[in-house]
Amino acid sequence: MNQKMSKFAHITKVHPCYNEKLHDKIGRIHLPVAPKCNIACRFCKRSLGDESLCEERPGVAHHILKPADVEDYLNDLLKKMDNIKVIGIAGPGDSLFNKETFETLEILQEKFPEMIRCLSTNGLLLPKYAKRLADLGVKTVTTTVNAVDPKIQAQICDWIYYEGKVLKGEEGAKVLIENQIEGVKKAYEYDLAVKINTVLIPEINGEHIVEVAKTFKDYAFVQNIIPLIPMYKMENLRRPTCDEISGVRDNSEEFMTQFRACQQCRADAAGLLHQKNHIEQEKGKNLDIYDLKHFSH
Ligand SMILES: C[S@@+](CC[C@H](N)C(=O)[O-])C[C@H]1O[C@@H](n2cnc3c(N)ncnc32)[C@H](O)[C@@H]1O
Ligand code: SF4
Ligand code: SF4
Repeated sequence: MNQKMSKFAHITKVHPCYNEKLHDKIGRIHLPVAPKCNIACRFCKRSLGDESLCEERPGVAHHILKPADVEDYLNDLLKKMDNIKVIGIAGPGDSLFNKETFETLEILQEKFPEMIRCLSTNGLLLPKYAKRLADLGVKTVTTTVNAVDPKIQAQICDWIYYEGKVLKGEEGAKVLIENQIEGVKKAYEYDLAVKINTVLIPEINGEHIVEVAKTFKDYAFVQNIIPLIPMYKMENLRRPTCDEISGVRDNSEEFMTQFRACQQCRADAAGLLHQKNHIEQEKGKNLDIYDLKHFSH
């Protein structure tokens, strides 16, 4: 086991998104407390309310949960699910751009200290908040990095909002990439286990993703290359084929361990990574009713 692996062995033993062997044994709950985002990815369409109910993808949640409701919400779910070990914040916007994320983490630290706290971010604010996350007992941070070349990143994200200014195109892309690199290094120094999410968009970053793996190989624990779900300003692009996904993962694996079991979960997902079916079977009725009940407040 190399140094990086042993540093995070305590996490990989229990986190289903850092260890594929656990994905059907240990569950996670995403708390949809963070609606706003500070960058504009061309593939990202966030949806809330009833229109989200039939969608199984990132960026959707039936309701935004208020931090004040988190404790009751979790107590209720934890009574029904005995396999949960991870509580995460995965948007539906950017976790670090919403003060509710930090309020929620404080509640988790005080009321649910035994749960692994996890969040996902585009990384723009990670240099600023890495220490605060470590102080709040967060153990795992997913950072989405789709390119490390501003020319490529500018084709994926239209603008960023940073320190009071909107920075467009390559100018914004450069700042985003610099902050992602600095933020992931800081997170590593504060003992946070980082997973790099990378959206595979065949025509844009297919050949380039291996550079992302190379750039982060000493600081991130695992990379999760996920296929583009063509939508919003990328609705006319195609989804990568299975062979393309495997090929890009195989190339990147030379530099970073690959996670291959991602379900591209909703921002309000709860249970095992495949839990939707389990709940349907257990309850004998469809999950939407379950969602409505638990996401209403
Ligand atoms: C909705 S984001 C929320 C967390 C944070 N803002 C981020 O970008 O990491 C969660 C994940 O969903 C991915 N995602 C969003 N829309 C997608 C799409 N259309 N196809 C594939 N992945 C997508 C993002 O790239 C990110 O890795
Ligand atoms: S950073 Fe995350 S939430 Fe924001 S636009 Fe990109 S994918 Fe969507
Ligand atoms: S989206 Fe992927 S990495 Fe995140 S909880 Fe679901 S399976 Fe795990």
